[in-house]
Amino acid sequence: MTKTFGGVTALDKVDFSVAPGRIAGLIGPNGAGKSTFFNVLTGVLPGNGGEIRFDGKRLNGLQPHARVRLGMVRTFQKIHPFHGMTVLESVMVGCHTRGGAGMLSAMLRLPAVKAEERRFREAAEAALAFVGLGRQAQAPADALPLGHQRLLQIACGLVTDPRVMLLDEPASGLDANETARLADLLIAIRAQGKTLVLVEHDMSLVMKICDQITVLSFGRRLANGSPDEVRRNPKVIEAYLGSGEHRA
Ligand SMILES: Nc1ncnc2c1ncn2[C@@H]1O[C@H](COP(=O)(O)OP(=O)(O)OP(=O)(O)O)[C@@H](O)[C@H]1O
Repeated sequence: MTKTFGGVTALDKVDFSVAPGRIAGLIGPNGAGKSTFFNVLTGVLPGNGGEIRFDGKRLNGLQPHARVRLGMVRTFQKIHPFHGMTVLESVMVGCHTRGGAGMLSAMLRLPAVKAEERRFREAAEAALAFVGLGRQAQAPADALPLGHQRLLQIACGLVTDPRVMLLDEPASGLDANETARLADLLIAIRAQGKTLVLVEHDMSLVMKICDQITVLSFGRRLANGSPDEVRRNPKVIEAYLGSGEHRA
C-alpha cells in the first residue's frame, strides 16, 4: 500500500497481512502512518498504489460501507457517542449495516421490519452482554465513563458480526485495570475466530495479546514478526528511543 499527501509519503509500499483468527498489532512512533494505513484499508482515503485483498477479494475502489458489509469494521480513537440515545440504541444503529428490510418497509412498519427490529435488539443485547455492558443498556450513551465508552465502541463493531475488526487505540485513556479487562475481551473476540488489527501505543498491551506485530516508521515497514522478535529488533528500539516514545 502506498499513500502520498502532496509531497509527503505517508505510506511507502507497506506490506501487511494477517491470517484469520489472529491479533495483529500495528505500532510506530507518531506520524509513522498508522492512521493513514487504517484510512486506506477501510476506504476512507484512496491509496496511490498497491492492492488490498480481503479473503481473496480485491477491495480497491470499494466504498467504506461496502467493506463493512464484507465483514471489515473499525473503531475510532476519538469517541463520538450518539447524543440522546441509550447504550442499547447506539448498538442497534450498527445492526442496520446488515439489515435486509428496505426504507419503504421501515416507514410502513411492515411485519418484516418489526421482526428485524426484534432481531437487532437481541443482537445488540448479546453484544453488550459480551463486552460487559449488559447492565448499562438503558443508560444514556454519552454519560458513560471513558472505559465503558470504549467497550461500547467494540460492541457497536461486534454487532455487525465482522470477520475483521480494526481497532484504533482502544486502550487510549484507560487505566491499568480497564486495560487488563480490554485485553481479556480482545482475546475472547479472537477465540470466536475473528481477526483483530490493533493500532496501539500501549506497548505492554500490544506485547501481551498480539500474535504478530508490524512496526511502521516514516511510512515504511521497519519490522514484522512475533512480539519477541520485534522487541529485540535493534531498528525498532532505535526508532522508539529516537522518537522519545519509549513506553514499553
Ligand atoms: N490529511 C493529510 N494531509 C496531509 N498530510 C497528512 C494527512 N494525514 C496524515 N498526513 C501525514 O502523513 C504522515 C502519517 O500520519 P498518520 O496520522 O498516518 O501517522 P500515525 O502513525 O497515525 O501518527 P499518530 O500515532 O500520531 O496518530 C504524517 O507525516 C502526517 O503529517
